[in-house]
Amino acid sequence: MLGAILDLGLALLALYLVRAIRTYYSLSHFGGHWVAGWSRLWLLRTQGSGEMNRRFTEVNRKYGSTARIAPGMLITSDVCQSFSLPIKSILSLLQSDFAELFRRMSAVRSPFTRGRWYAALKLHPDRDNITSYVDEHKHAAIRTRMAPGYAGKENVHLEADIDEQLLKFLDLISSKYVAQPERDIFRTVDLSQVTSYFTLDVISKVAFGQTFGFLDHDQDPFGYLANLAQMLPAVIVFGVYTELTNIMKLPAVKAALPKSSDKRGLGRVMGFARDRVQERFGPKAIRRQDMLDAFIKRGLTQEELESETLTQITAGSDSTASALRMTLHFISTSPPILDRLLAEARAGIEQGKISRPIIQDAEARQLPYLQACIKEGLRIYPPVTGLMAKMVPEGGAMIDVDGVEKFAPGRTQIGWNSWGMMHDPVVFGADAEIYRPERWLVRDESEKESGRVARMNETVTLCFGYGRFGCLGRGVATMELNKAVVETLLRFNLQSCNLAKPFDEKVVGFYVHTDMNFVVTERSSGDQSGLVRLEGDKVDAGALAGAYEE
Ligand code: HEM
Repeated sequence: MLGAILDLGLALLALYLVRAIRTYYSLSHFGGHWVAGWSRLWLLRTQGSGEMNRRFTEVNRKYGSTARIAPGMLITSDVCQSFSLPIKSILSLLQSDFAELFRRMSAVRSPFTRGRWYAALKLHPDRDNITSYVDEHKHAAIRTRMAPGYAGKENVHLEADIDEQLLKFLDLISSKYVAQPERDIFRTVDLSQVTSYFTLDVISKVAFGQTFGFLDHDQDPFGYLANLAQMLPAVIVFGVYTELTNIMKLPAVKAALPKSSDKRGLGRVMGFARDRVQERFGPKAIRRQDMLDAFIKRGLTQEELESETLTQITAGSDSTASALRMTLHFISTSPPILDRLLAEARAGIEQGKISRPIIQDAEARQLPYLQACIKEGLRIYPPVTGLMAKMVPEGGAMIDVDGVEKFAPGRTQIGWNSWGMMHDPVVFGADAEIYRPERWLVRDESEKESGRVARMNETVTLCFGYGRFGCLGRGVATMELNKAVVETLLRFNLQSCNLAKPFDEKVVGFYVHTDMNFVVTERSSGDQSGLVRLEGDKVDAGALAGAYEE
């Protein structure tokens, strides 16, 4: 008996070793840390390090623009190098095999599909959502039905809803956080918190027609953010060992998961979503021309709506909040940049080109320096750093790694290194590590110069993903940024409390920022900043494209 068990054990071990060796050699021609070829522990350590963005970037710089990070898994920071070569660039449009890898994998007719990695984005044991479907057909079907809801046309209250929440945000700062040292009133505001409150209230208003009330209470009324922080270890582990998401189906685990009947945390938000969805059905159904209404018109069931609106909240709040807080941080800690932005905005107000009390989205898109500041914020801190891994089709694919063609076998997952991509000196210049909005302004009318800026524009929009997987909320996010950045800085002076360590940070696919404390004072009308007039307001603003084209 013991002998039989031993034989079985040895056979299984041999099988495991043969598989491990085969998997190792299938990708051994790609560079990478040697441990990553044998075990996912290297990836777990990297994802759990709190600085996955920087570590992945080191890997791509050391081992090549596409390198190995786990058995059967690569990561790419390959940018549109082909863009600088006109002939190759034309070919890339005609034949997707020439396009840089991230675009090639996400393109509409690409044979690449979503990888198993996406299953980690499931928020419910039995129910998938638009971000977690690995099945291409199911994903395409739900995306087709949801895209119109995100488009400007069907969302008639969108801009007014954002304006309303922005006014509340500004009011909260002015009523509660303005310091008045001359009256011995010393206060600080934690930007990491209030920016999250703003985007959470925007998204709930836009999604359901009702806010959660973060700004009203100046706190996390459901304990949602605190609950998300508790879930971070699970987010890290599931992101590596995706198959573990199946344990959510076990009765004991299922019972411990957030439920819509919970009084606090993610469950409470689920309950809020369920209640708002329920209000749209039945004899006394509430009617409002908004996202929820557009989804209902496209036939989403009550169950689908509950799950998709919850996804909207997780996908749309933290990403935009981090873009907002980081852009505010970089501008307010760089006086020449702040001055130039204020000069542009004040000139616009004087000339009647900027509505008061809140700038309109269309007006903001015409301000070249504001657009440059926003794009530079998205570039220097791309809000999504998760792998978003796509899968090589059966039969495999040739991958260009810095000019050398390498074969990736079918079912290899290829993750995305957004940080490495957005910090690429070939595309963004030798000072790519520095926040410098001026890089986005066209210096002269030469073809070379327009090519330089076009290449940067093409690359920064990838922060929102691309093609059939691209972000549906891009229009909402850019509208929030277009308004909130300039309106906050026009009203308030922000001074970081600790320039040596302005905030704490953990990067886990998104950013967990804490202790981002600023002293806020009212910007008086006699304030000297912004007196430098901006030359050349005829520059093409090159605003970030919204999602309205979808
Ligand atoms: C600066 C803010 C934002 C950034 C950088 C961003 C980025 C992204 C990225 C990288 C993806 C995934 C791409 C892929 O899978 O390859 C995505 C998907 C998505 N985003 Fe955003 N996002 C932002 C804001 C928003 C907002 C405000 C909403 C909701 C109003 C939203 C809704 C979605 C949805 C629904 C998807 C899934 C699309 C699909 O699976 O087809 N996002 N976003």
